[in-house]
Amino acid sequence: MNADVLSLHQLVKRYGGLVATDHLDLNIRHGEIHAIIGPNGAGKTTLIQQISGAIAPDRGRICFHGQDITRTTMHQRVRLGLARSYQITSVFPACSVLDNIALAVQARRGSSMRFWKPALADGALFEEARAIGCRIGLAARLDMRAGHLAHGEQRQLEVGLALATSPALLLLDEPMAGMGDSTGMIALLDSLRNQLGIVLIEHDMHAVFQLADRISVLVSGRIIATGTAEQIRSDAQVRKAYLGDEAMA
Ligand SMILES: Nc1ncnc2c1ncn2[C@@H]1O[C@H](COP(=O)(O)OP(=O)(O)OP(=O)(O)O)[C@@H](O)[C@H]1O
Repeated sequence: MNADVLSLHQLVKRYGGLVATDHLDLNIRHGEIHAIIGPNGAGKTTLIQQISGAIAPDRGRICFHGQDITRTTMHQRVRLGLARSYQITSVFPACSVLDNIALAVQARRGSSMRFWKPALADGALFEEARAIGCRIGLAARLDMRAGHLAHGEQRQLEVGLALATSPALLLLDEPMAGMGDSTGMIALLDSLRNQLGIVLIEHDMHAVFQLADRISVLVSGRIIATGTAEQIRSDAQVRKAYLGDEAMA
């Protein structure tokens, strides 16, 4: 069996004269946490948008479980098991944590056009939603309105909504952004290791070095190095191009 859940082949994305993704090759293995780091404007968000299907590459191929998905829609990718958790808060603030997760589970089951009452009557739906709530560390908050959660807990809920789609690969764009204390999110992502692949874009180097099985360094749309935290820390080219000696200490 192919060990890669996702593989990118010679991906190119241009914005006018600017090459935001420059003939990029990348493989993500089953169950690994793979961080993509790089300076502002390196092309991290552009890359994750191409993987999720939000924007189309100009050239190259995206394969998921060996299947070419380059021209499939976002919706089809979610159905295949590719989930994205958004930087922008996407929860219904007036609904409880449990209801938010239950709606996401219901959407996965292909019954998103059914409305509240049938959903509320579905015990299995809520059982699964409850299990996800516990998995994301919000067992004590299930009945709380999502809008009343602390910022970090809302980010955990967003991951839970993505998990509700039963993904084989989860795309996370700065899940620690705006968090004073990222301990809860680090513990959550760590608990998902080996269960599903995670592509993590994150500026918090402490979190990246703690979590990532492998790290790819993106500079000007190109990956200049891929390796373990130790390999990246000691890579002379990476130090020169991006991290600087201080961040690597
Ligand atoms: N819609 C767009 N139109 C034109 N240029 C764009 C567009 N989106 C991104 N860019 C440019 O493409 C390059 C890569 O941007 P991108 O947002 O992917 O970088 P990033 O690594 O995610 O940056 P940051 O860490 O600041 O979020 C930048 O030079 C950016 O200005």
